Amino acid sequence: MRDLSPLFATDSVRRFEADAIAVAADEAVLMERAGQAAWRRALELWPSAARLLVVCGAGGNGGDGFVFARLAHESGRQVTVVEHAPRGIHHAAAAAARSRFVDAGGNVEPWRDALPDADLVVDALLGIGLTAEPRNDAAAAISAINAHAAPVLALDVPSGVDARGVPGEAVRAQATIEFLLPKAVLRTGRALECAGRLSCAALEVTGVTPPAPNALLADASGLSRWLRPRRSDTHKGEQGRVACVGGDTGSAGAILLCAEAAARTGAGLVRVHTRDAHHAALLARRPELMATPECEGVDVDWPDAIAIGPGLGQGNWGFAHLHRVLQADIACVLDADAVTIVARHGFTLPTRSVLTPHPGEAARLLGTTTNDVQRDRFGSAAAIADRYRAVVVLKGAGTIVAAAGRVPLVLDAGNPGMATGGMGDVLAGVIAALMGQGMAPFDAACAGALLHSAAGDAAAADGERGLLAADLMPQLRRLANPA
Ligand SMILES: NC(=O)C1=CN([C@@H]2O[C@H](COP(=O)(O)OP(=O)(O)OC[C@H]3O[C@@H](n4cnc5c(N)ncnc54)[C@H](O)[C@@H]3O)[C@@H](O)[C@H]2O)[C@@H](O)CC1
Ligand SMILES: Nc1ncnc2c1ncn2[C@@H]1O[C@H](COP(=O)(O)OP(=O)(O)O)[C@@H](O)[C@H]1O
Ligand SMILES: [K+]
Repeated sequence: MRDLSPLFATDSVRRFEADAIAVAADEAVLMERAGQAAWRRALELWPSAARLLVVCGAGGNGGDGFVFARLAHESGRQVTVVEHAPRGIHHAAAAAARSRFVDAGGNVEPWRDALPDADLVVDALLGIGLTAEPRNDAAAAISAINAHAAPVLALDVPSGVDARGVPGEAVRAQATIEFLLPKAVLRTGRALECAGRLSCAALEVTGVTPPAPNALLADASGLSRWLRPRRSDTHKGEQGRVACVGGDTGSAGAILLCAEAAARTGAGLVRVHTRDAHHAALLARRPELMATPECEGVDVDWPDAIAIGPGLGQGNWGFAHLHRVLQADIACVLDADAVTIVARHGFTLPTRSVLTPHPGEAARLLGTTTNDVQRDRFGSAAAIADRYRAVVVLKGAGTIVAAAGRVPLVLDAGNPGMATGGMGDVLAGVIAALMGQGMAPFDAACAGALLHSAAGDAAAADGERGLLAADLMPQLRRLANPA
């Protein structure tokens, strides 16, 4: 894979499709190619599936399913189409594809609350035409697909995913074959889980200019675009003085993880501002760190970048530290409790700020619910960036990095093993270290989020369950120095 690959919003795919139909091929030809590509994919992934069940809806997606069904039938497989079209098929090319299947001797049964046995289910119920939560009858068909014992191949999108995400019931597929262009919405949040293994068939469209990307997908191979070897004559003063602020009573570990991650990501000097009672434990684990006595407060003239928030708490101690930091014009990463305090008090942020909310914190920043955030992760990240004039890292599966005027980045890295306490604290330290080394906030957020997730993937080689935030440290060091 290229280090950053373009992704598209559903609207852009629609426009591209219209251009392709106008210039290169008619709708029926594209539908035929889509069905063919899906059939090839099924053969690749499930070559021995003999009994195929294709669930077709009333639109273009159902049409792709009918083409698939005809090809499977012609190959000698046992094929059943269950048609879910309460008001009949209203799409001309799909109706033609249905007729060709029936003319070839294919079997179409109407949807009746249950699905027959099969070795593979093909989900051709709803494609990018969905604009709201699937209606009751469609939701029932989706539930039946999910209850089926066979693996599911989804055509274009898992049914139930719309342009923003997953509004309600959605198919959970083992694999999805997209058509024309890869879609951003399938790379994040619940849609990512629903899509399974993704592949994209370009449908041989030539002579049509693709639209500008709406997002860029990054995997670990992208790290070298941001992380270059150090100059041989450098010294520690050039590699960033990073202050890590947090760790109120009972939360010492959070700021230790943050500070250690900053050091492992190459910060020249790391100073910790935490409760005095934590200093001994901190220095016993990492003698390279410095700890400032509480009575001195945060010296905002010292650091090149600050990470504030891990274990900060939301009491007077944390509030006072945050208030002081926000007075200074300094590059800062605001995480955890700092995010919540900012949301509660509506503080204006310094010009070089990175907010790293998880979906719950993002909901606080927007005054909405976690469900609303997850329902539209790209929209939510953009809205936070806009409202707080900051770079935003919206965490969770398919982490998104967004900033006003920038094409958002979405990560193809990270794993469910990272859903454990302390992982976010590490991320805050990583991003602050990169800002300390001179990266602009958006670049530091992109590179830092990618480095963190890639380190999580490397550390999860020994298993996702039981992965600890501290397990990322050696991986951070290795991956921060790409060949
Ligand atoms: N137009 C083209 O050139 C191509 C289209 N293709 C396929 O066509 C699909 C798009 O086709 P359509 O625009 O017809 O849309 P879809 O097939 O995605 O969906 C439209 C159908 O969904 C139903 N629907 C919409 N909202 C609903 C809701 N909330 N609850 C229940 N049912 C709902 C509509 O009544 C309609 O029957 C793509 O995803 C792709 O699979 C491919 O064949 C590639 C080429
Ligand atoms: N299922 C997942 N897939 C990928 N990354 C995940 C997943 N769950 C959590 N993560 C990552 O782990 C980190 C967790 O951060 P956060 O929720 O702030 O944890 P904490 O506050 O405990 O440190 C984030 O970077 C997030 O993107
Ligand atoms: K589908």
